[in-house]
Amino acid sequence: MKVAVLGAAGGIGQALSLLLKTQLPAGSELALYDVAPVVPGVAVDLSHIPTAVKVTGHGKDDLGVALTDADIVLIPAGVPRKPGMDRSDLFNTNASIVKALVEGVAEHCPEACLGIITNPVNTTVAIAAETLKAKGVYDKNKLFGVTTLDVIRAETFVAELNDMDPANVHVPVIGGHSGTTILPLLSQVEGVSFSDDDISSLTTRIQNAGTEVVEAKAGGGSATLSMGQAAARFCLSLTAAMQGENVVEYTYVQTDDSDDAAFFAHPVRLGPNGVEEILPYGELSDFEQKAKEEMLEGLRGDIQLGVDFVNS
Ligand SMILES: NC(=O)c1ccc[n+]([C@@H]2O[C@H](COP(=O)([O-])OP(=O)(O)OC[C@H]3O[C@@H](n4cnc5c(N)ncnc54)[C@H](O)[C@@H]3O)[C@@H](O)[C@H]2O)c1
Ligand SMILES: O=C(O)C[C@H](O)C(=O)O
Repeated sequence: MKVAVLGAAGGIGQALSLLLKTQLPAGSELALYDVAPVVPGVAVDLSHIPTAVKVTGHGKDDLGVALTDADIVLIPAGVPRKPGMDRSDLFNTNASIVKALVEGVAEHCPEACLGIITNPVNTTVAIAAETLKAKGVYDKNKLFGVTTLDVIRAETFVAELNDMDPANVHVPVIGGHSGTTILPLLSQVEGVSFSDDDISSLTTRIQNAGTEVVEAKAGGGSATLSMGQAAARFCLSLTAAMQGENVVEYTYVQTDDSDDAAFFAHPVRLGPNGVEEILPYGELSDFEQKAKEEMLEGLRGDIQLGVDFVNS
C-alpha cells in the first residue's frame, strides 16, 4: 500500500503523516509532497519512528515521484481560514492548487483513490472530478471529500452532553462540509434521546465547530490535529477496505441523486476499488428534513462553482 500526502508539511499534513507512519499496515510506503522546503526534513524526522512504514519526502519538482504507484492520495494542500472568513473565501487560492495537484494524479496514478481535504471541500471535490474528467480518467468511485472531521466532532459533542464514552457513540453526518450544509442526523443516534433544544444547539455547534477552532487559534489557522486524526481514520478505513475488510464511513461522494446534490456525504461501504456501495442515509426527522431542504440550493451552488472553474 502506498499513500501519498500532498501538502504534507502543513498543519494537517504533519499530524496526518505522523498518524499514518504509526498506523499504516507494515510494509506500506508513505510519500510526503509539499512545495515548502521543509518537507524532506519532515520525512527524515518521521523516518526515525520505528515502524515498518517507509517514508519518503518530495519537494516541489518531485510530484511525479511522490505519486507514482500510489494507491491512495490525500490532499490537504492549500491555505486555511482566518477569523472572519468563510470556507468559500479560500476558493480563489485553493481552487488552482487542487486543480494542479489533481492533474498530477491524473498523469501519475490515475487509478488511485483520492481524498480531498482542502477547503472549500464542497467545491474542491467538484474541481477534482472535472479535472479528472478532462484528462479522461475520472472514476466516481475513487473520489472522496473527507468529511470525517464532522463525524468525529459530532461523536465528541454528543458523548460530552450525555456523559458517554465517545467510542460507543455513532453519529451520521450527511450533506457537505460548510455551515448549514453539514447535517448531523441526531435522530438516528442510538441509545440517546435529545430534547428539541439539545437538537438545535448540538446541530449548530457541529456546523460551527470549524469556526470555533479558527477563532480560538486567533489567526494561527484552522483545525489541524483533529483533522489529522479524522483524515487518518478515513485513510485507515480505506486501507482496510482495500485489503478486504467490510468498512462503512460517511464521506462526500458523487451520488447523482437529483433530489439532493451531485455530491453529498452518505454512509459509504468501502471496498478494494473505493466506493463499493453508497448506502441510504435513512429516514430524517422533520427538523433534519427542513434543514436539508434549506441547505440544498447552497450546496448545489458550491458544486457548480467547481464545475465552472474547470470548464470555463
Ligand atoms: N476537510 C476538512 O474537514 C478540513 C479540516 C481542516 C482544514 N481543512 C483545509 O485543509 C487545508 C490545509 O490546512 P492546514 O491547516 O494544513 O494548512 P497549512 O497552511 O498548515 O498547510 C498547508 C500546506 O499546503 C502546502 N501547499 C500549498 N500549496 C501547495 C501545492 N501547490 N502543492 C503542495 N503543497 C502545497 C503548504 O506549503 C503547506 O505546507 C486548508 O484549505 C483547510 O481549510 C479541511
Ligand atoms: O473550518 C475550517 O476552515 C477548517 C475545517 O473545514 C474545519 O471544519 O475545521
